[in-house]
Amino acid sequence: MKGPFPEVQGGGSLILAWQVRNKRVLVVGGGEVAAGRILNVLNADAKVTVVSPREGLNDEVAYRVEQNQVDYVDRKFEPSDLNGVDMVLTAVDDPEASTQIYKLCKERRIAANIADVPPECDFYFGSVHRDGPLQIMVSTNGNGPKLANIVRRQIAANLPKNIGAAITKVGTLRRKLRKVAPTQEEGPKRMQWMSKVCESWSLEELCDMDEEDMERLLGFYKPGIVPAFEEIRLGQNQPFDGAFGWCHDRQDIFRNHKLQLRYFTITIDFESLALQDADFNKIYTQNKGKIDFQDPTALQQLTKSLLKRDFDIKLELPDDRLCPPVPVRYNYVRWVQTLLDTTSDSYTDEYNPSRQVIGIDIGVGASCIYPLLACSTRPQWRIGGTEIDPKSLSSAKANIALNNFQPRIRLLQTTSSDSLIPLDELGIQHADFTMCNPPFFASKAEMDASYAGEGKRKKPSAVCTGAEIEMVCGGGDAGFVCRMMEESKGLKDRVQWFTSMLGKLSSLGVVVTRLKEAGVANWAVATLRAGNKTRRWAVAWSWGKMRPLNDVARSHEISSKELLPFPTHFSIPTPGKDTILMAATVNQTLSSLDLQWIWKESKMAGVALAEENVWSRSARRKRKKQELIKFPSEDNMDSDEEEDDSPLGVKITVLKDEVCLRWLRGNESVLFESFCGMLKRALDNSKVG
Ligand SMILES: C[C@@]1(CC(=O)O)c2cc3[nH]c(cc4nc(cc5[nH]c(cc(n2)[C@H]1CCC(=O)O)[C@@](C)(CC(=O)O)[C@@H]5CCC(=O)O)C(CC(=O)O)=C4CCC(=O)O)c(CCC(=O)O)c3CC(=O)O
Ligand SMILES: NC(=O)C1=CN([C@@H]2O[C@H](COP(=O)(O)OP(=O)(O)OC[C@H]3O[C@@H](n4cnc5c(N)ncnc54)[C@H](O)[C@@H]3O)[C@@H](O)[C@H]2O)C=CC1
Repeated sequence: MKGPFPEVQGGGSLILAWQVRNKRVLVVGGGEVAAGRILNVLNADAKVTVVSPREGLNDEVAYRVEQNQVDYVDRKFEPSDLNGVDMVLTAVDDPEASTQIYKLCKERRIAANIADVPPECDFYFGSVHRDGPLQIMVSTNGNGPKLANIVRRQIAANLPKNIGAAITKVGTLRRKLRKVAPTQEEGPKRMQWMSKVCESWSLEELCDMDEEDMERLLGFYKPGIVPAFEEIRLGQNQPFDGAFGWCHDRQDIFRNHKLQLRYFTITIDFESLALQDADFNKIYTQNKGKIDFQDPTALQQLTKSLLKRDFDIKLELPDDRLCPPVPVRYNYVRWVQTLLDTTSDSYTDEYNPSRQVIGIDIGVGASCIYPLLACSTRPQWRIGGTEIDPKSLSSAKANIALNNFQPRIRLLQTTSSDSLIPLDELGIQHADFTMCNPPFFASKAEMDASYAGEGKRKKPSAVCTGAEIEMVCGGGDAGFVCRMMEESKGLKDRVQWFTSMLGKLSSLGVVVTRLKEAGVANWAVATLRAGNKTRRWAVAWSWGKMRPLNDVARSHEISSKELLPFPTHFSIPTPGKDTILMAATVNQTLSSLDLQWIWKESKMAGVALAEENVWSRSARRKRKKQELIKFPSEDNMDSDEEEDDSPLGVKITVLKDEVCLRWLRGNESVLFESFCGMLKRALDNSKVG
């Protein structure tokens, strides 16, 4: 039998980290070598006795004696020196004495290192690099001590500078975790979570972690989540306080939504998955290190293993129901998450872990994959789901129970004639989003043709196990989403974002056209990668005023301008102009207008909230006139300001050579454009002084 076990190599030595704290170590000799030994064992908190005639002590050893760091006996070695000793290190220039000491140690079974006689050593020293709690030892097993020294220095030179500090922080976190989860039974979960933290956070992030970060991070242990460092650090609950997630450079502004997008960038490494997951390994090795995407069992195992490893989700599926491809599903969930993160009342454009979010999944399917992914990655999220197929519904319920999500995911059996978004039946007053994986095909014939590869150059790369009820609906995915859109008109104030996945780019065209016809001014489109070749699309629309980050609303991969919503980002180049002057101009310009303006000098950024166009010439004239006619009564002012209905909200960030405008809220692109134009003129005209 040839198992996957390591070969025995032999001829080495056992490298250990010997705990000699408070043990008694006898060092015989007081020369240069002894000095090194003494430092080694003192660094390990041992109690040290040195025996050597005083005239033989070198400066370092004499210093340790003088400082009382060691107990000292001023004479040559005597056998009684071995009483009560746990370890002996000799470094004398007297081979006879060395051998005598060695023999006595053997008799008394005391571990000994005889510096000048390797065959008489129970253990060798090695060349050691030390950085805080980190120790790296190099041994050449007596062959080349100087080379050990050279190798050690080379290793040390290549280590990250902050590795020792990072390890110290991880040590603190681990001890805290043991308090949060002290029991033996929790061992596997504890270890898995800890490993995930170390793998997903960079060394810099680990070093940066302070006590408060640790406490927040530990808050994610229970649901078994490891959020990105930024989410822990920046995602604090920031009510509207003028903070707005300030950022210092352009990169920061656009970086946020890329957090944790593992599957966007990284293709699945089957090799390492096989090493981490025994069940997957079985299938993987059976098929000689390949995945047979035409084999439903293999596909199902891949899905289960990925969910287990990356999300700690357990899944059971009937053989005759759709097996969800994890990456594209997660990408969709992730997109919805960034959509919400960048359209929250706090204007931070960041994930806020304490924000309570309620979502609805229309047609959860047998796997219940979206609610499971959403809840496992966002501890404060709750989902209501619908399903018309009883078999899928009961399987979905089983998966919810399997993952202990009963309190956070509630399902409702619906029929094809019910409304698609039954808020009342689900007991939901207001939902932050809906999501949906609609049946992709208009008819069984279309589905069969597609899976036979008709009209495409290649057959689909993976087998489809979906049942007809999951895959087909009149009008296909576009028809289904248009139905949702019609329903959404009656739910304008009760749902912030309506979203759906789409199987074909052409469907996206149909849906966006319908949205525009219906007067939707706030929508978003995304391309979802579903493996190397396959792509899916996602669409979202809102009747509300919060506008998502530009890159979240406008996929780079969609070239047709017709499909893209109006940009929420506008950049005014100010090449070579003084940044301080630009900031002052921005602040002056906005302060002079009749709008709410919050400026943070230290961040070189501000937020403007306007009730209407107050910057055009006609607007200024109108205002002058009103001021002449009457002063608004106090009552009047109140009712005006109470209304949280600003037609325009813009965040302005002054950077080097550029001023960035981020459209935060409002549904009139003309207004945003006009605002941008006004500021651009002000900046172009600004002069020193
Ligand atoms: C077997 C071992 C037993 C033990 O001491 O535990 C041993 C034995 C001997 N070393 C000798 C000589 C030298 N030792 C060094 C340096 C170190 N020696 C160390 C360990 C070991 N030395 C153990 C094996 C470790 C391994 O193989 O990896 C280091 C790694 C750790 C430490 O001592 O703390 C430390 C580097 C510390 C650092 O870099 O941090 C240098 C270089 C220098 O001083 O700059 C020289 C001169 C050049 C040369 O000979 O290579 C001689 C005399 C030979 C003679 O008389 O000719 C003997 C006896 C013999 O070989 O017979
Ligand atoms: N393992 C290693 O890494 C190396 C080992 N060596 C070997 O280690 C030995 C010591 O080397 P160094 O420290 O450079 O020599 P050294 O000459 O500087 O020191 C010898 C020390 O031993 C003491 N001493 C001698 N006889 C003693 C006895 N019977 N009882 C107590 N103390 C006694 C002396 O007072 C002196 O302090 C040498 O034999 C040398 O060959 C040398 C270099 C490296």
